[in-house]
Amino acid sequence: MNVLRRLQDYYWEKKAYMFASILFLAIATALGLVYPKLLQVLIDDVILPRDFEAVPKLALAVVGVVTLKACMQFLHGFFGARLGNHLAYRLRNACYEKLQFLSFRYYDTAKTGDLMARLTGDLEAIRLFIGFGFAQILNLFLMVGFGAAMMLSINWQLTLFTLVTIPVLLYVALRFESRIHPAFQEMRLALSSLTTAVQENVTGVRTVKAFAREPHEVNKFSLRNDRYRDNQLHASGLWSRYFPVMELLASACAVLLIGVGGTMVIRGSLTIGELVAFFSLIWYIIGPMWGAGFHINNYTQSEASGERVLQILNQPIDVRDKEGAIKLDDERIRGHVTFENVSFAYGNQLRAVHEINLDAPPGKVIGLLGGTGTGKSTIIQLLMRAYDVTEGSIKFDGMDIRDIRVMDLRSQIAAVFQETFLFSSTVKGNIAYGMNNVSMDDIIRAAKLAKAHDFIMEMKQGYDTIVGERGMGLSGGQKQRIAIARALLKNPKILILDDATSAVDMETEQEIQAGFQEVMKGRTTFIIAHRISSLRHADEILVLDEGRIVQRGTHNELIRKPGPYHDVYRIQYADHIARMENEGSEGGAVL
Ligand SMILES: Nc1ncnc2c1ncn2[C@@H]1O[C@H](COP(=O)(O)OP(=O)(O)OP(=O)(O)O)[C@@H](O)[C@H]1O
Repeated sequence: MNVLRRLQDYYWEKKAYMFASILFLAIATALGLVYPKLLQVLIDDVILPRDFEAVPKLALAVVGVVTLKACMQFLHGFFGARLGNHLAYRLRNACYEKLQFLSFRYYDTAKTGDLMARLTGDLEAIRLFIGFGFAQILNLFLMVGFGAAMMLSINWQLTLFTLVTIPVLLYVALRFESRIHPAFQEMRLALSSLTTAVQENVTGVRTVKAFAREPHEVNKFSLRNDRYRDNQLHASGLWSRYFPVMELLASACAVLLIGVGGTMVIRGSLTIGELVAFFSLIWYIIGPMWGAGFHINNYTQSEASGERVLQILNQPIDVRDKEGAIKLDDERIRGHVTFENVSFAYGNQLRAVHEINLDAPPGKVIGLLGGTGTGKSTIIQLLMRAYDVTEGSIKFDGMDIRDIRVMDLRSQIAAVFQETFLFSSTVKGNIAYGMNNVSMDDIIRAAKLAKAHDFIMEMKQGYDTIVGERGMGLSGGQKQRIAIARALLKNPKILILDDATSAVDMETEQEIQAGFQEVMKGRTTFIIAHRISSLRHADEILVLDEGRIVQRGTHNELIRKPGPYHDVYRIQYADHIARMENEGSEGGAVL
């Protein structure tokens, strides 16, 4: 019960529910013992002596016991459900909250399907076990204990005889558990791989269709479906063998009991009523043995589920506030960013960036250019404290960003990435994502600056149009413009555009950039782009290669020097340069 003890914090405040649920179940179990006693009285004191006057009293007693037992069972269910739901509710919240604060490093390797399974299937297994399974296991002991005590009060020899059968039944139950447990685990894995196939198929439906790979997807799914079906058949095969075997064994016990007990009745050492009472009592022993396999299986499953949920809850957060972290004062911050000899490596890999130095005072626009994988996004991620630098330091208004509260730092930054994420909500809701008290005028102003207003107004329901999951139904450029409007509405001190205008045409890009200049006056902007046209107005352009800054300067300075920037410029502006050269003018200076 180790994991369940470690989960104690999440249900212990409602321990009263747990005790109430166990208590009422125990009372219901104890009341069940009254039936055999009533049967004994009915046979020995009513039917055999033919004293039928006692029948109404006995009938009333039966009705009373049945009603009381039903009430106790209801109360057991009521409190068990409350306890289980309280635990599941708290764990769900705790896990979700934890997932919000886990660092980027965790999400580098996390699997969506697996996380979903932990928050649903595993939590459900824990809920059922804490709510009911735990009380049921205790009840097994109570049933055997109460039953044996009651049997002893009737006849001790026959009781010993009955108890001898317990090891046989227990052996079969445990053997069953040892086989059904891996079968269940296998089934869970098969189900998880099945749901992953569905999830990936829906997410990547465009790629599937573009490559006409529907048959491949159908085949992949049906292979996984076959595996799931086979697992289910195997598990149900085990179940269907288990019950008949247990019933056969239990019946053999009953037959032996009738033989031995019947002989005792004939010899006069046992009354018929006592034998009948005894006979119905043996289910108090056999029943728990039948259920033992099932409950042990339930228990081991909930232990495994608890472990998986605890893995999330105990996951260390590597980027977190240090003790006494600085709280930023919105009024006083300016947004001056400096990188001092910053180097960083993801995990144990080679360094992604080496000795980066840059100074971005408020109002400055820094452009980052370089081939793929040269470390541009990494620089931005480090500034947002998605990861902490390995060497050197990044300063924000002179303070090391590791000394500032993470939330405060990030609330000063607005980033737009190449891959835009839109929530399945209205356009308005997506622009004002997570912000309260935002006026419609502000939303429209941001959308206009991002050159999104016109196409939004062309949609039937304008700003109230619901965009599909991940922004389905909008073009790449439209999604990017909504994301830019979202960033501008945040009114950040630092704006980051990580290839954020790659999907819009050059003309729109220029209009959007003009909008930035208006909004970002006195604030700092970082622009990552592959197109020189996106960067040429930057105050300083840093050219990266293999994680190092290999060139820096303004556009006009860089096009005059031989080097990677010039090379890119020649490729992107080949026509223009040729025209200029024909006209005898100096190519780059004009741009
Ligand atoms: N989360 C990560 N885990 C491990 N390595 C990473 C991770 N992200 C990036 N890298 C590696 O770090 C290096 C720099 O990547 P980065 O994303 O910064 O490049 P980039 O210049 O932004 O490229 P692109 O223009 O293609 O977006 C690459 O070698 C990349 O493989």
